[in-house]
Amino acid sequence: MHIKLVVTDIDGVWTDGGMYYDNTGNEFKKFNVNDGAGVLLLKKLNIPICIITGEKTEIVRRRAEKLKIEYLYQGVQNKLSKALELCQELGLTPNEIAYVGDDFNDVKLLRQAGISASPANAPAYIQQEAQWTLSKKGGEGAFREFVEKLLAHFDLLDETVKKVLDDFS
Ligand SMILES: O=C(O)[C@@]1(O)C[C@@H](O)[C@@H](O)[C@@H]([C@H](O)COP(=O)(O)O)O1
Ligand SMILES: [Mg+2]
Repeated sequence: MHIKLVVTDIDGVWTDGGMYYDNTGNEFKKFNVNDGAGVLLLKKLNIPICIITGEKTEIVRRRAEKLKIEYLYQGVQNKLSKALELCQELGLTPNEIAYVGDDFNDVKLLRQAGISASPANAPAYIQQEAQWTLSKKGGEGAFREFVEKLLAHFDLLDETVKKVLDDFS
């Protein structure tokens, strides 16, 4: 397949968009273990993953570290510029990246990526900007669905799942 890098948004894709605040300055997000398996499928194919989020939290740093996500950019205002910078560093064209995002700050990148998707909970006017609309909402395993759909699109899903199953056998 021509996709060499998978780039993803966080809030509203890996989460349901919820940002839990307590009275003492703590903030919480809830992730879905299903998305971790999406990362596993891409690792099996040696396709690196890049997180680009407008937020900046220790929460996402820890999640990315746990899943050994190759590239993490937080507090990003212009996601397209950041993705293009990384493309240049890696010698890729935007057509070689797949992107999933859910809101206004994702639109420029959704338009430029070779393959793009938004989750089921994204507003209709954002979904219109992406090639695929996922059946899952953010926080419900939307990233894993995106990865599976991507691999299925290039007829790589069955063999990749089989390899991962073998690893666990
Ligand atoms: O409601 C928010 O907190 C907000 O809207 C504020 C924006 O300035 C921006 O930080 C946005 C954030 O980009 C969402 O995070 P992402 O979806 O992972 O990029 O969150
Ligand atoms: Mg988002």
